Amino acid sequence: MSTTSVPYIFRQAGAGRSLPGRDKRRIPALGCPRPPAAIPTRKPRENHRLAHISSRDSPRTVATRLSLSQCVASTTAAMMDAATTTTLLYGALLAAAFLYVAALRRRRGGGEGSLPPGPKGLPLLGSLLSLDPDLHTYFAGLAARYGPIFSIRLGSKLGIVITSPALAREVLRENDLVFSSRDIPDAARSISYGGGQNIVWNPVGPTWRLLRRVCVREMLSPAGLDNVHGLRRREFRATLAHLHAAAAAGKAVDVGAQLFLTTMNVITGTLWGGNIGTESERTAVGKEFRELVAEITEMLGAPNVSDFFPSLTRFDLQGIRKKSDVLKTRFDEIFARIIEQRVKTEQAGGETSEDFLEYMLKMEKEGGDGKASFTMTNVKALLMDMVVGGTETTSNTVEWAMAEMLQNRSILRKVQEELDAVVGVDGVVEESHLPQLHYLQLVVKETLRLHPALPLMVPHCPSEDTAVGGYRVPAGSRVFVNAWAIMRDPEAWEDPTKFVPERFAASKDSGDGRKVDFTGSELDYMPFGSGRRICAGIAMAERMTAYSIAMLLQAFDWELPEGAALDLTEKFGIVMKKATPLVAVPTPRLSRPELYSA
Ligand code: HEM
Repeated sequence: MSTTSVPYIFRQAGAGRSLPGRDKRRIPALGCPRPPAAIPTRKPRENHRLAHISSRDSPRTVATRLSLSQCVASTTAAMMDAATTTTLLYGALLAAAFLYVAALRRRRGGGEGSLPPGPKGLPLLGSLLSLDPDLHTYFAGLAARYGPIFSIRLGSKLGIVITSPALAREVLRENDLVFSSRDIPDAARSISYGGGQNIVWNPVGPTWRLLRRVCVREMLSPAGLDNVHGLRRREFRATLAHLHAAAAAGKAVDVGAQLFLTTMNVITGTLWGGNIGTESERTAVGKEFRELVAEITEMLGAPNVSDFFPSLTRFDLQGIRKKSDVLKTRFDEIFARIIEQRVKTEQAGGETSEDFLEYMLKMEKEGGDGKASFTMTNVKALLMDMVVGGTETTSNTVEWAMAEMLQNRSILRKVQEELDAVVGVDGVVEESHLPQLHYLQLVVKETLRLHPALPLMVPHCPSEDTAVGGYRVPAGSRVFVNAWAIMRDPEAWEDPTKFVPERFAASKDSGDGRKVDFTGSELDYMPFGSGRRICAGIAMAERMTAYSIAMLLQAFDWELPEGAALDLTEKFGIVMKKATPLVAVPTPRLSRPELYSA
């Protein structure tokens, strides 16, 4: 992914520019200014006197409306005596002036219900030119300057950035429904079959509910995952054999790339079983998907003029839409081929597997659930969601965990000691061992705290003007919750930048013994988000990451190649990566070579 990427695109908001003013009250821990304690925020539609002037009215519209009211006032006045007329006229003029100024202040972000503070930026371009490609750290820096809620204009889009658990709660929990929409980048619109067909980019509504329910219940729930436990076992054993061969040859392994392939094979296997031809064909599809997913996330991260200036979308000045259409078509062809093969097998009376594709095809025949339709485009869009949403997220998390443990050897040894105690070295770790691997679970939690796969989550978009932290967040703005910064907030976390799995231990021997889960109920720990748009694949992610790390560490010792240095630099993207891939050399540690056979 390009380091110059600006991953999220800002929605054109009806509001005007933010005030340059800064609140100097700082949150000691983050060094961030606090928002004003309680600036009374008035929503336009709640204000009867201003009810006919919306914050989105242009000054010209306001003026037109005001001259109309003046006209009414003067007509009425003509029927009265001169004194009353003069008084009324002055009154009307005063009211008109008040309303006009109020409307302008709303648009410019002044006074009550003002926009959050933020960098002023240049006319037209806003802060586009000063944008840092590492958006999560750039936003954290701006939060330290402007406060835990700030606004930033990029082109004609308005972004609102949230950097505190309390304000994240207001957005994701208290105003969950209002903030549950998405603003779709142009590239995502192409890749998601128009935006209204899949889970990630669909607004909350009957279709989104149906799609999410279908995926979570049939594929991503613990029960759905149990059904395909054998498939994961097979894929993990294949990876084990592959790593063993690399170890025998003394070769270094690209940990992230290998785990991407494993995850991809598990996900595609769960989606459409092993029914797409030979093992080598399946591996080829996995390889092709890896390239496609990488290109798609790059595309989603590319700064796109069409997103900053939606009126220019049709010109596709950088050709990003064209490229994403090509990628979408390549995916679509693969999906179409797999579906066609399945339908043919079915028609020929052949045996079909009970996998997710089969379930979706049945659903497609039925046409939906009565509230929303379910079409072949939905089938493909869901396949895309699972493939793109579930692969890099999971494999990058495993790569970060391994990198952190290679940096902190005592933690790595502790995980191996636990594995030795629970599994030993005379057998291979199974998924069924995971509930007993308590320390390993802490490692997963700590990895997701320090390296959340989606540092700014998938941005949310309010459907109406809403007050957050005493400020007005306009409908249609693009709201980023900086989960990365929140999970490093020194007010919530001791030594926040240190990798300390013990901080989550039930006993308080070391760390602070914080019990957190992945449900997003505590807003200072939300690697999967919170509220109704929380990740749909948590159960799968949890199993896959823990199982992967367990396999890598039970079966092998790991060393960096001779002379190599560990680099933990992050590379921001819609999915955060390590700037340099983790390459390490495995050495077998199981008691017998046969244990590594697939
Ligand atoms: C370690 C791995 C993963 C992490 C850290 C992660 C994190 C996230 C986050 C932060 C969001 C956005 C939440 C929001 O916008 O409020 C999300 C959304 C989503 N994730 Fe994951 N995810 C992971 C793995 C997976 C997997 C394995 C799947 C499925 C196979 C998946 C499917 C989805 C879907 C479909 C959404 C969109 C939900 C919606 O918009 O309603 N994710 N994920």
